[in-house]
Amino acid sequence: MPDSAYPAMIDILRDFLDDLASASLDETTIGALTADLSDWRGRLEPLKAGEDERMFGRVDDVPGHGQVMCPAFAIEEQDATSVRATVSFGDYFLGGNAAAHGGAVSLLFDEVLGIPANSGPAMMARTAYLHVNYRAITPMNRPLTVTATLYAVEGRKRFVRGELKDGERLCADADGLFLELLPGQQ
Ligand SMILES: CCCCCCCCCCCCCC(=O)SCCNC(=O)CCNC(=O)[C@H](O)C(C)(C)COP(=O)(O)OP(=O)(O)OC[C@H]1O[C@@H](n2cnc3c(N)ncnc32)[C@H](O)[C@@H]1OP(=O)(O)O
Repeated sequence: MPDSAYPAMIDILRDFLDDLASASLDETTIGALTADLSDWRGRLEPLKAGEDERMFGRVDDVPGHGQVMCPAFAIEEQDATSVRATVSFGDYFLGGNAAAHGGAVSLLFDEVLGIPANSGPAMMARTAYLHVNYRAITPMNRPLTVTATLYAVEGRKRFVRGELKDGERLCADADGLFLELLPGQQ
């Protein structure tokens, strides 16, 4: 796996999506971009691979595991039951009125709460529910702090809470139930 080149490519892809989302496009640029993207579709299509051979979202030690679906977060601190990370919502994740899209905030929580829910040697746990409260606008393009803590384990159930903060201001919080998968369960 070309692990040195892939993260840089994903960084550029993130920047590209932010630039695209924040641009006012003229017809010439749209035409050129469509041609370039069509060319890349043709080059990538023959490389289609099964889940296990893909890199997107499956590269360890890279913010967001090397995908662009969720805002990239950088883990600052982590132990067996908690994690604290820094995240910034680029223009690609704009909802409206200078606030991050609520779906992107939920996606971030699913990823970050999934970390303490999946720490340890037990079977992988999958989200059964994720309740998100939007307490205040989540601002764009500035470093925010996201935390998650595993606060209870009952059999296969792992309960995790999380917060997204802009300094001391609470933007959103979340409560998730993750269920440890049974052997053979997908
Ligand atoms: C790439 C490397 C990654 C490494 C780092 C990791 C970080 C990334 C992590 C990313 C993370 C991303 C994560 C994602 O995005 S995961 C993707 C989103 N989630 C799913 O697709 C899950 C779909 N659902 C299922 O597969 C099943 O429903 C599961 C497996 C969850 C449970 O079906 P199963 O048949 O196994 O269990 P059960 O139905 O017998 O229930 C068992 C118990 O649980 C209780 N219950 C069930 N549901 C609910 C509910 N909604 N509220 C309250 N309670 C609920 C139920 O009452 C019962 O309780 P009790 O009667 O026993 O007391």
